[in-house]
Amino acid sequence: MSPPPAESTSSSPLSSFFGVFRYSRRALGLVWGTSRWMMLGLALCTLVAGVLPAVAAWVGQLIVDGVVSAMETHQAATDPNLLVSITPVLKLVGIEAVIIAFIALAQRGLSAQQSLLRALLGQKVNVMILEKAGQLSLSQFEDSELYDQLTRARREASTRPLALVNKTFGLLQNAISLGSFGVLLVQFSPWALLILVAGALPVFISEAKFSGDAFKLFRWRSPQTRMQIYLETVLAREDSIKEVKLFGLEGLFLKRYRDIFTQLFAEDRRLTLRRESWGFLLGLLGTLTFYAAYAWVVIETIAGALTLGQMTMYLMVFKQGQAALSASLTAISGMYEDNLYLSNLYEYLEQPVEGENGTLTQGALPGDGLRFEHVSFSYPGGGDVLQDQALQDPVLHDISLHLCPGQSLALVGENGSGKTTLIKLLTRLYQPTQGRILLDGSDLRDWSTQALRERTGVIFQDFVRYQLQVGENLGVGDTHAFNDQERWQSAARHGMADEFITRMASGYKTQLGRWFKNGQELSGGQWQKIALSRAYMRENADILVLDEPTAAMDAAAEAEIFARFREHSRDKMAILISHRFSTVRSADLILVIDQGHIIERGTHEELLAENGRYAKLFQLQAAGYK
Ligand SMILES: Nc1ncnc2c1ncn2[C@@H]1O[C@H](COP(=O)(O)OP(=O)(O)OP(=O)(O)O)[C@@H](O)[C@H]1O
Repeated sequence: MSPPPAESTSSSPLSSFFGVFRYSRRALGLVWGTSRWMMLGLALCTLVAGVLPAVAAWVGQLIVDGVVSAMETHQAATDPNLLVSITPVLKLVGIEAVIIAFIALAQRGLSAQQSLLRALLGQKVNVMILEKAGQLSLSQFEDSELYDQLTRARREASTRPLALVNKTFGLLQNAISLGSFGVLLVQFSPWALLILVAGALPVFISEAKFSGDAFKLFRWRSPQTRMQIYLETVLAREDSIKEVKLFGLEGLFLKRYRDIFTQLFAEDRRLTLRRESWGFLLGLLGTLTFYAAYAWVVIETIAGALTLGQMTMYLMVFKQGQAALSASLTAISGMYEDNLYLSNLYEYLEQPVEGENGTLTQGALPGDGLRFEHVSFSYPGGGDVLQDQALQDPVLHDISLHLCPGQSLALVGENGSGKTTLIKLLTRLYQPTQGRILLDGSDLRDWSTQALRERTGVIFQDFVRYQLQVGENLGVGDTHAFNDQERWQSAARHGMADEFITRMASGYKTQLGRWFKNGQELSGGQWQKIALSRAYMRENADILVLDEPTAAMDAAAEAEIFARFREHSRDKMAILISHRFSTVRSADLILVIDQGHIIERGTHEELLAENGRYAKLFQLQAAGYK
């Protein structure tokens, strides 16, 4: 488990306690931005529900005193008329009934608006979280700290802003009630007010402490929670269940899932028990003060200092006042807890994003093609990816190459030699740690991201199998033509997917995958054809990159695919990564990469003549086919 965050220990407990409320204003702003009418409605209902209970208590006093005096006059009268005696009291009873009805109306109004706001706000915060996810760089995504933050934000923070606002309003409502009760109580004695406050304070302090502890626990344990989510995914998703079953992993993974729960539950239980036992003990203090005040009021009444009506009122005011006070204090500590959770949401939302510096849509030397100049690269070593931090060992060393339009380049090398990393640099998913990459004579960093993306069509080996319709699976290749059926068909013809798609029951409208009704699963090779066709959706792309595009295809399909690829990329720059020499051999330039270094370069014939690594690997593979 990682240590507690530094900020919680660096400042005084009091200032960190109040500092944490800085998110309340933002939560209010968020709700205001979601629906100002409902927020105003909440405020109105809160006000009504806050003031009316004290008014009801006051009317209650008038009723009791009215009854007592009506009884006296009724008994003393020589010609008693019941109707005359009871009319004033009945009027008061009627008024109290109306007040109670209004309180009920205000409370219903509160709960209706809260539940509508909860839905709207949950959606809004989730959209904010997902929008931010879209702005993060790939390296930020691969940072486990940030991923933890994202997981925590998604799990909790969508309900927290409303909880915070509800508590703020609840606090306001209780504060209004308390103020009005206070006005009544002070007439009895200012000491009574003091007793009320002193009784509730200890519970509040313990609540605040324990909610802070609960948050720290929530924060430290997010890696374990994430592991649990991951195990749930592996155990209950169709794309992994096949392997889980064949390897008999259910028991192993379930045990790990249970163990994590047992560990987390032990911590939860400890905290809950401590929280509730302290809450009970300190709550007793409050009860004691209440009964002391009760006795005091009774004594004063018996001594004749208070009327019966006043006694009833003070007892009610005491009881409700104490409830309102402890509710206010619990709301404050709850707000503290909500603020802590919201701090996590805003920490995530305020993650700096790598600025878009480039604006170029055309290079300084159009037609110059692609150049790598002494490019080296190391993956970031974890921690905050945008700040100075340790780098891992270099994955690419001093890479230089030049690829002109109309040329094809093949990258060959062992697993882990750095081929895919080179493509990630070329597509600016990462920036070189040394050297530079030029497109048409201008540094990639100076290019506008949009222009760059439009010029590149890339299919990575771990392409995504979207649980969408076939056509949409192609359409994602060019969002401008996402629903363009003609473009789907033309791309599918290039990628050789057209034939099997038209044989499907609903053609291009067939749902793929198993997540949704009538979804149809494809074979590995068919999926690859879909991915390949996706790359062909980018009609304007003049840099085409295929990272092991045909590994799952049969030999005939592969040969056909490359014939078409060569045709399609005749005046473009084509980059190909493949472990199959039959695919690689026709490239204009072949680079052999070993542990991040280019160790050989040339055409197929030149490399064979060199009789180096390439020649050896080629002969090895050729021997396998004999
Ligand atoms: N996101 C990452 N963070 C840190 N290291 C990485 C990351 N991706 C890859 N690596 C490391 O970089 C090295 C090169 O990986 P790369 O994926 O570029 O290899 P490759 O040549 O494409 O391999 P393969 O033929 O297996 O696809 C490997 O040692 C790998 O462990």
